[in-house]
Amino acid sequence: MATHQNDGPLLQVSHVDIEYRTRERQVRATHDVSFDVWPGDRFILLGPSGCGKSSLLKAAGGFLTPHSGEITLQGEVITAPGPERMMVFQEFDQLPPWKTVLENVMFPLLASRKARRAEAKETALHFLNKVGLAEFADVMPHMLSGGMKQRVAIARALAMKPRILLMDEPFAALDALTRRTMQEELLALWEEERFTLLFVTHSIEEALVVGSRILVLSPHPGRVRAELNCHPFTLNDFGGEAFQHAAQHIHDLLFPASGNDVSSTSDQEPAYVAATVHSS
Ligand SMILES: Nc1ncnc2c1ncn2[C@@H]1O[C@H](COP(=O)(O)OP(=O)(O)OP(=O)(O)O)[C@@H](O)[C@H]1O
Repeated sequence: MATHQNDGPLLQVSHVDIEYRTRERQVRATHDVSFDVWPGDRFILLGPSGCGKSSLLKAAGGFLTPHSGEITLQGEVITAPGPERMMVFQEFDQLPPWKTVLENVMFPLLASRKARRAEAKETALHFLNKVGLAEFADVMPHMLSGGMKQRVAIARALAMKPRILLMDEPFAALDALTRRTMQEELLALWEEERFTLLFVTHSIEEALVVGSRILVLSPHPGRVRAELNCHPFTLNDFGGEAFQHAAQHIHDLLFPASGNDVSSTSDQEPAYVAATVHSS
């Protein structure tokens, strides 16, 4: 998969304010948010509910335009959705129910004219195989479990070989066990395909397991509180001392009122992260 196409950041988010205006009110979702996503990053947007994570992802997807600031992909300002930025959502109903699993995965390839039918089928089967669902190619979506539907959505997105994969809490609606399995599978896929990932979650544990870099956002409106380079933890690290320490550190960044001074990157900073803490 194409990841190392140039030397600079792949996605640049620069001083982005996102606002929603309705007739009655105006909501500022994010304020002055900047970050860079580099090729091959597993970049996490982490923050409490309402801090604007999904809004940032939608703006990166081209589904909404920032009120100020800009988002570029390899230097080009994003103004509309495009096949080089595929999205996977939390909802299980993101697959058209009248198409089989195979047709669902083939659909964007055909609609974008990226491939003709035979090639689209081959690519779709390849990625269905990667997510362990080749046997279910002819099944209708309503016959799948939630986890299987999310696997199809991931196969569909990866089949397009996007320059960046955008995931909005894709595992949040799954039970805890399935969620862990899916996190593990996503990491295994990343090892094979080395795609660039922008992933939204409000789970500290999920951010630590899935991410290579984590952007910690403050509560509404979302501002950048810190950016962390993470030592890759695996699911086996859950409960371990280093994992707990990392989770606590991020918790204290998210909720500074719990008694921690986050404005200094002190000697006690865990060895697994290089934190840039932003005062805001
Ligand atoms: N279409 C909309 N119209 C008006 N306000 C909106 C709209 N979408 C989001 N908002 C507001 O923008 C703010 C940020 O919402 P957003 O969904 O981006 O946050 P989030 O961090 O993804 O939250 P969650 O984790 O709960 O999904 C919230 O205050 C929300 O109410």
